[in-house]
Amino acid sequence: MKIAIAGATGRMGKMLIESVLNTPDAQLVGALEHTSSPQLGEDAGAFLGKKTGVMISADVAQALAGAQFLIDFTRPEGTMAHLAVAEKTGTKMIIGTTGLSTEQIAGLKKVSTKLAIVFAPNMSVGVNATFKLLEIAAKMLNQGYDIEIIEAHHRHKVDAPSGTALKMGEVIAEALGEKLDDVAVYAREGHTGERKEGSIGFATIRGGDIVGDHTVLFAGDGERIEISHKSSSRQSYAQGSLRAARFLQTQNTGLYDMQDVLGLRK
Ligand SMILES: NC(=O)C1=CN([C@@H]2O[C@H](COP(=O)(O)OP(=O)(O)OC[C@H]3O[C@@H](n4cnc5c(N)ncnc54)[C@H](OP(=O)(O)O)[C@@H]3O)[C@@H](O)[C@H]2O)C=CC1
Ligand SMILES: O=C(O)C1=N[C@H](C(=O)O)C[C@H](O)C1
Repeated sequence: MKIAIAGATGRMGKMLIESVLNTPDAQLVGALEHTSSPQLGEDAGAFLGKKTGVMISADVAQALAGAQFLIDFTRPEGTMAHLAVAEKTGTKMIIGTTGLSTEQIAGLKKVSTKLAIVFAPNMSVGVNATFKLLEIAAKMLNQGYDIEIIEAHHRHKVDAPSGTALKMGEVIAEALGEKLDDVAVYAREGHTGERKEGSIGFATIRGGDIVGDHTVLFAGDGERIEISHKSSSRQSYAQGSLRAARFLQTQNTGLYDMQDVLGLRK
């Protein structure tokens, strides 16, 4: 698999480069950063003390010219700019970037009629298995349990709630026959009044180097159930992204997520 990485000097970008270099069926062929990155022109493996021969570049068309896949963990505006070029070069995309707007997601859907894309807020197998557990729990605890989603991430994260927390909310709302937009409560402050029955609350923690923790609390009378996932390394996201690339080898068009990649879709 000939792979280019966008956001090559970011937390995920570096983990992805290391994973690609350590994966026998993968080859690093491009490394992208934005035009003001001080690391443009450096070898993409320099942070590992390795020479890959792939230089960090801001020339998207050139970086994608020889790439079958672009793995993109950047920012929504970066992802959309890369998508426009990938559409032209026919480079399939694996997108982990979170915080995309409804319009930006509609843009992905449009391009996916011509290009195969995996887009998922969390590439880890564990989190995607947790989505299934939440679906079962929400159906079983559909009366008398208040649902709260608590997520914690490192101090550098720029979007909230996390894409994973929002997806957890969507999975639970759908299992309950609701739309997340109709039942979500994203903030509480001051005199909020009592908790609204049937709402799904979100709480966000930011601090230190927390890789990513998510807990869904089902709080009833006299008991609580908690379903938690905790990431201790970004490796699971990188390995999931490589599984997504392998999955895309046999897809020409379509918008997929990790449930498709892992065969978890019902
Ligand atoms: N789906 C999943 O499994 C996961 C998703 N994520 C998501 O991935 C994204 C990146 O996370 P993380 O690696 O921690 O973030 P970082 O900030 O460490 O990395 C982002 C990289 O993208 C670059 N970048 C920023 N803006 C642009 C732009 N407009 N165009 C091109 N490149 C740009 C940054 O450069 P610079 O630093 O110079 O600004 C940086 O190198 C986030 O949205 C995060 O939520 C993270 C982990 C797992
Ligand atoms: O920014 C991060 O770090 C992460 N972002 C993703 C999200 O928003 O859900 C996935 C993971 O939790 C790490």
